[in-house]
Amino acid sequence: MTLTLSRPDLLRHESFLNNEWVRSGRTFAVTNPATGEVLADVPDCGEEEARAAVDCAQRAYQAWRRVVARDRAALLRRWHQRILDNQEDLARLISLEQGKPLAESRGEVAYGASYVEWFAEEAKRAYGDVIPQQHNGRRLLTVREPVGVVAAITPWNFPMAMIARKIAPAIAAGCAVVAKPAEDTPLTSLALVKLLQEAGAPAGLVNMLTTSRARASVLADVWLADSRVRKISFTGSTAVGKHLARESAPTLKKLSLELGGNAPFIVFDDADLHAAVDGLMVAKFRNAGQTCICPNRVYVQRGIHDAFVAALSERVRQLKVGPASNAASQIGPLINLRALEKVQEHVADAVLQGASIAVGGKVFESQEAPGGHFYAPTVLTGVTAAMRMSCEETFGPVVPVTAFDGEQEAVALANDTPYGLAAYVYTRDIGRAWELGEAIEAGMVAVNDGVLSTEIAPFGGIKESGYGREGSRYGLEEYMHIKYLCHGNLDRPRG
Ligand SMILES: NC(=O)C1=CN([C@@H]2O[C@H](COP(=O)(O)OP(=O)(O)OC[C@H]3O[C@@H](n4cnc5c(N)ncnc54)[C@H](OP(=O)(O)O)[C@@H]3O)[C@@H](O)[C@H]2O)C=CC1
Ligand SMILES: O=C(O)CCCC(=O)O
Repeated sequence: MTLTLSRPDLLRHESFLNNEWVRSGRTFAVTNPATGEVLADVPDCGEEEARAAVDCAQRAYQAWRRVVARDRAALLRRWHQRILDNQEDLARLISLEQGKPLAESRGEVAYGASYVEWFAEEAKRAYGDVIPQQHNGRRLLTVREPVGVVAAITPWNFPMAMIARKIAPAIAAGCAVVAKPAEDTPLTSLALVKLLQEAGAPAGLVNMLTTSRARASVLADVWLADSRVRKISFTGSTAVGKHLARESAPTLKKLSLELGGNAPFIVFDDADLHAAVDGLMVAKFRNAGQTCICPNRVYVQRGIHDAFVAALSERVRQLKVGPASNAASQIGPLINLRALEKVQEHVADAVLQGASIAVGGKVFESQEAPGGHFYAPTVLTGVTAAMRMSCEETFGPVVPVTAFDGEQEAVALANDTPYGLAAYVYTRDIGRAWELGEAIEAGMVAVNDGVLSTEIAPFGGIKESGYGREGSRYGLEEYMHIKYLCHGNLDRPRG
């Protein structure tokens, strides 16, 4: 199967500034991580483009903030329709530049589109309050206003969904956007803004600038220093998130930071073993393990441990690794060589410290895609808290299993991390389910379920996994502030 587009004009080679497609002197190559094939050369933007984007966004914002919610919603609905009309091309672009199997890319397009549809609806529901007065002659009320120009910086693991769930609420709220996709996956973002342009977005409302990794901070530093940029919405590593928080302090920007995770997946011996294995397979192997909510530490109660590992290993052995061009592939390549090396280092460190390999444990050599960065789906047992994979995000198709005895031990293990994004618990004991749901330090806890993500629920973390929420009714609030209006002297005689 060749991944060709029915609309070749969705594969862009330019950045998008003020509704125009712009080239720059410097470019960088975007490659297919399964094959190394160059897909496009795109501009390596820098300070000049970054500043121009804020100028355009600020102008657009001054007009857009006055557009009524019904009309902001209408633009999002038209964008949503264009995304659906071009969903197969978008899925192919995701698979080409990111590497995930086509079925997963189709799922990501549907998932990303669901945020656009959701915020088209929420745009009309940014209610204020009337506060009951304590003195006659005064009326106190609140209105919600857009924060202003938003800088959106997104990672490579979900090239469509991450852009959609930042840009859609910003537009819904009345903000304008300057955005930077990851070096590895700018093409889907460019296709998305092409569709937004076709949907009738005014000039400057959304500006999408591509950069290489080497120049990411050159661009971002301009946005950080510019007081007209009132908010940064970032998804990516905790290290970069902390940098953005530090550097935006002088202009006190509002921040949404969706950062790294180290999700525990806890299975008690009263759990439905097969449901737990199903849940783990879905949660762990999505995007080859390159998801911030992928279980990174699997704790299994001793009574069920061996049966669980046996059932899990059987399923993991059957996973088909390969490029997205093969419709049977379930596990694609890792995004780049750095990512592959990190997984290799984590597994080597665990084995050196005494972990055992039940399945996999090595690089996968694909006959179909010899240049790809594939890693064999892996199960490790005997993993301890001292190993690197227990402390850092592995971001690969590796399941590290640790046995535990009691409930308190499970909670202590789960919370033994500076991160706090997602957690999963499998048990049939309803009291225990409530107890753990409350005791685990995470922004999201799934009980007897491996799927957390949906546009209708708040996605986000606590501790060093960041702050702010995406999706749901809370997701719109991130792009607005509350203004309090006080009207006094209403009872004085007029005239
Ligand atoms: N929460 C999540 O969903 C994600 C977590 N991660 C975690 O982070 C690890 C490293 O991945 P990596 O891709 O390096 O993540 P980064 O945090 O480096 O990248 C995320 C985004 O930030 C940009 N960026 C990088 N440096 C800066 C900077 N100084 N100022 C502003 N923006 C910047 C990147 O651009 P560019 O691509 O051009 O460098 C990209 O657009 C992963 O292994 C994983 O553990 C990674 C991705 C997503
Ligand atoms: O931060 C990530 O890894 C992407 C979010 C995935 C999701 O929305 O489920």
